[in-house]
Amino acid sequence: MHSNIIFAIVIVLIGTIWWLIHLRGAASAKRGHRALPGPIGLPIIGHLHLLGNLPHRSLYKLSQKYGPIMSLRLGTSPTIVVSSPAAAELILKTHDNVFANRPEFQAGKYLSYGSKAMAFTKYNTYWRSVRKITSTELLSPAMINSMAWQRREELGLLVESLKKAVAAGDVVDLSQKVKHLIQDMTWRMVFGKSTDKRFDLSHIIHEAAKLVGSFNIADCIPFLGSLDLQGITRRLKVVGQELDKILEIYLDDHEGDATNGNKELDRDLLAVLLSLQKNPTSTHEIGPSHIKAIMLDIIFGAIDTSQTTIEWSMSELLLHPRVMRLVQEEIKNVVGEREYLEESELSKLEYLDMVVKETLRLHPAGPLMIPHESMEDIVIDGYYIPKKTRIIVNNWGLGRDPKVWSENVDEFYPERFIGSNIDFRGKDFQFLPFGSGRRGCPGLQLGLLNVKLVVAQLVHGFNWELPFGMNADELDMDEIFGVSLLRSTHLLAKPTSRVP
Ligand code: HEM
Repeated sequence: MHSNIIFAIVIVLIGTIWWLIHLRGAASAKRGHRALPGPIGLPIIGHLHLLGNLPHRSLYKLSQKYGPIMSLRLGTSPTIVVSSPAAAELILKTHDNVFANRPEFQAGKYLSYGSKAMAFTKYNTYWRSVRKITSTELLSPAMINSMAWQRREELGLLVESLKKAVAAGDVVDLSQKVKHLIQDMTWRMVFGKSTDKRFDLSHIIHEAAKLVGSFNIADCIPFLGSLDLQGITRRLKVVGQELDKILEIYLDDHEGDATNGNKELDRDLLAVLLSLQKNPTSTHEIGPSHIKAIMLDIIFGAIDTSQTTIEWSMSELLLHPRVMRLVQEEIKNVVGEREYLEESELSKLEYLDMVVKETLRLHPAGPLMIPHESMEDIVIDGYYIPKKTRIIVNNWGLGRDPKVWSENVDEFYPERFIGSNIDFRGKDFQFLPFGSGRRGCPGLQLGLLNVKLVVAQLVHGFNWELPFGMNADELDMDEIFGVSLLRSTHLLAKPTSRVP
């Protein structure tokens, strides 16, 4: 007990001295430059106590007081929070070359083989190689199109299970159904098969995603890192090892299949990565740990983001039957009485496109994107920003700005996109659901395809209503902050058959 008290006093003293030296944060003014606005922080923790359970909302409120470029300190990390389209453009376009780095996270260390996954890695030639492989070999339009039949088969299984629910008059757990669908589509794309009874990959990925999304003191106050006060680093190590065992099994399976001439697996992403290992096209060596890290990029990048966007779209459609009817009519006009949509028909569904935009405006899957980090000292707008400053772009806040979106900003109103040429690709800085610039999402095409395809098929094949006589104002729309912005409760709904 006695030694604990001495230890606590020492920690507080170190923190206070550190705080006095770096008073008002390391991102404060250098001689001759203006200090960035921001609240006064506390010793050691800086502004961590201001984040709360829903940091995107807390930071949005703070930015209304301190402005669109606000300085904070998260533990010992100088941090800048960006909350207006103009500020986002400065960071992600004008000075993208300076802010394209990522900070180091314990999760990257233990879940991505020493930050070898693209999302965690520094901005360097290795990142460039992986990015190139991803866009030209793994997620190229041709590759994505070649897997359309697999998505159709998985979607078919979901539709059949929903028909059974209709026949039995059951309420369905849409969150659960969508999660399984997106997982199965993703496993199949990456490993060549959607189910594997040898292990529960879904459970491990879920646990890993929870850890990546949780706030780890070690990432913000490194000198406390070795104490692992929350036990997160220990759990990261355990989950990292469990994941590695499974990925190794898939690697062995694929090596075996390749030598036995099994062509079935030729088309999955792991097979593509293994062939690149044998016939390297990039300047960087692609070894087993790189391959495993890239697979995790795809899995973590694809699953929660697509799943949550589909769930939020369906939640909003359930709350807005007028919009649901309009989407159904639009699909019927294009697809007619056929049961299934073709992926090629999605580009004709303009209203569905607006519904997905409106969903991502109000419920961006990455509410604070992934933090960026500055690679050199820079002066922007007269403000001095030192090297290694963390940058948080408040995507959620960008979608809530009444100056940009008008007074009905909180309303789900897809028609606001009529006649506007705002698109998903990160050229319009008021709307950045997939980020922008060098670090923008490489899975944009696949993510949008998954979301539109599933939402369109769900509303084309079925009518939906809230369960148990629930009124619209009783539907829980609360969020949980994590790697992605998830619904806090599962979405339950009752399907009935619909003859298109
Ligand atoms: C609705 C679906 C999706 C949304 C809303 C979304 C959103 C985002 C956002 C906001 C970022 C951060 C951008 C930044 O930091 O500037 C990101 C990065 C990333 N996404 Fe996605 N994403 C989606 C689907 C996907 C899919 C399907 C994949 C892969 C198959 C993927 C893989 C990645 C990767 C690897 C990164 C990190 C890129 C880098 O650091 O260079 N995402 N995504």
